[in-house]
Amino acid sequence: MARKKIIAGNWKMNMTPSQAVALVNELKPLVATEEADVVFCVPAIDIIPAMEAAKGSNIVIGAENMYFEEKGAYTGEIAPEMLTDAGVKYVIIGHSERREYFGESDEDVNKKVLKAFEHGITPIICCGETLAQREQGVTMDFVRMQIKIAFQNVTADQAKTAVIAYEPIWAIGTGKTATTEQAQEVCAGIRACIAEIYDEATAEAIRIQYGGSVNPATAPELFAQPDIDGGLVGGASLKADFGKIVNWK
Ligand SMILES: O=C[C@H](O)COP(=O)(O)O
Repeated sequence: MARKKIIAGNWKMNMTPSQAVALVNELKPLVATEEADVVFCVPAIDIIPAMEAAKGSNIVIGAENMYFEEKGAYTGEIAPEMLTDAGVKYVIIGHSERREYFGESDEDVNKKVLKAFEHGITPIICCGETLAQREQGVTMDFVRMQIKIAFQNVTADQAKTAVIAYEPIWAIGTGKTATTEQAQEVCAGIRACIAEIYDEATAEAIRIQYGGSVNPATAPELFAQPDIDGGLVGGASLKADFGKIVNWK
């Protein structure tokens, strides 16, 4: 069975609430498609206005982060129920920027993934190597470790619905897209890792995105690869380019 593509924008720390509404209104007609699920992962304060603006379109609003506790004294954090109550269906977990700047560990990522599933939110689970790791030839070892820890205690039925985003850190925001071969190779390796943890059916069902300087020129070849089921797009998701990426064919 063919997997439906999923193309998600990650706005990162950009767009005020009023800018968010304007951007959703601008992109709405450009991202209309039935070929792919289109998700805008936006800053927490933009979720509700972006969702209002997206009404009647195919855009699904997601979050960029979530905490793994239910509620309580965790100043500045966002609880899973805050997201579900607002209608959020997807949440990015373990982006390399969260890992690097906010000290998120693989164990934190696993706790967040479990919590997201508990609340019926689909996690977009990020993984990816540094330039040093690629040069040392340990890319797949490193990514496999990230995946194996992220999926601890996740059931096969849950895993089937998850999204994994492979984002080589050296390609994020640098304008340096991984080559199609590099991206396909790691995404295939991730699928093989899921097959080892679970089974072939789970590996066939799970959707794996590539992220890292995706743009309208690189998207068509990347998305044509057998193991790349879409993209997680940063910079280019903040402009009309996103419409071209979503309609890559
Ligand atoms: O989550 C998105 C990635 O970090 C990619 O960002 P970028 O497209 O700006 O390189």
